[in-house]
Amino acid sequence: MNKKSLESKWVETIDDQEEFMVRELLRRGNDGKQAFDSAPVFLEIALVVMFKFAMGIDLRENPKRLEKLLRCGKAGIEAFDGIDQHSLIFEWMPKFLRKLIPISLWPDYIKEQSELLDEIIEIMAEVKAESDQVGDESSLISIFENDVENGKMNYWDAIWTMHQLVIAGNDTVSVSLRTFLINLAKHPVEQEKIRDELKEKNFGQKELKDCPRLFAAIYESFRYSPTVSESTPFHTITEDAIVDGIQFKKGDLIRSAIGAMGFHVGKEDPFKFVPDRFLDENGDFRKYDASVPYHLGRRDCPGQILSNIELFHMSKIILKHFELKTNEMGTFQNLEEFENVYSGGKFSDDDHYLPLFKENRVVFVPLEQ
Ligand code: HEM
Repeated sequence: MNKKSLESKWVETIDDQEEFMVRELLRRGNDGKQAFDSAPVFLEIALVVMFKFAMGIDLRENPKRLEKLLRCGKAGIEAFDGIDQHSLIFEWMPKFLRKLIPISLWPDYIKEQSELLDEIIEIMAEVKAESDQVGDESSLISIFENDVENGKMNYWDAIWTMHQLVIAGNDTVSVSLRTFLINLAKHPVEQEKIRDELKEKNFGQKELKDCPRLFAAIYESFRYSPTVSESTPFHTITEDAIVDGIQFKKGDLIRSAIGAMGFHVGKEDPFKFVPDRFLDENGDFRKYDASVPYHLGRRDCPGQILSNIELFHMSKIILKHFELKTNEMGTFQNLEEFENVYSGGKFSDDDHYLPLFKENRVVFVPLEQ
């Protein structure tokens, strides 16, 4: 299976969620009368899409399994975000030493991650038992199976890859989509401009380049309110270098402040949400070196292509069916409260390189179809 057909399979799997997404957003929002936090809806959809795409199974046919994967996936990302010295020492100690520590003293997150691994192993065994076609490449896992057969990867590589996809690929997407929709609700003129462009092709845009304004607004949302504000701390300088007068030595460990870099993108006021900064004079998407929501280098996000496509298509479905509003229904106390976005009080204003929205709820007002 080539890259292009994998991409179209990914799009197809996302588009299949349209009916569920619309129904669920109407239900949770009391048919557009109530604001609510939409991230849990998107988290479930992202997980269902990933398993359909990677394993060819529909998690909704097994609600218990779906609930377990959501719970363990959430615990995994929380453990990663909140990693402390004890967990790091535990992770990095040699295996023979770790074996001497009674399991009751292991960090709590290990339990959920073992549950998650067991579930993935079980699903893989079921998928393998059902697929008797040698050389079948209809899902990611069948490609992995073939690679294992051909000695390109081993069984545990395949299991851990699935584990990484669950941990790294769902929460990130659902939070990014929620943040994007909040930005659109706060900027109704920008929202309308995107919807107008999507309407021109009856919401049939297949690729990111078919609606650069939507893609630009997604990148502006990453910049203005980043989902991941820092790279992982596992990057090493490969040769001595001086950047802006600062000396870096080969072997130094570094970490990038992705959120802060975003405030050096474009000429417009960095504290304003301006999707146009990501469009060039021809209206095409414009890249910037300092805009790196997925970071860069050899350890950059391996899911970025899938993620951009997912955000694009899920936003398209939402903009087709709903108008996004903030306090229209009087749910928020006042606009000032809603506008008070930065960091939820965690950092002082001077340090607000991680602008987290204090209020995550949005009203999804259904549009006449
Ligand atoms: C909007 C969504 C996403 C954002 C903003 C995001 C961002 C990032 C960032 C900043 C990193 C750290 C890269 C570095 O330190 O160089 C990362 C790592 C990673 N991401 Fe994503 N990501 C997203 C979605 C996804 C998806 C959908 C997948 C899987 C399908 C995924 C899989 C991973 C994995 C496995 C890593 C670890 C890579 C490594 O350490 O070698 N991510 N992501």
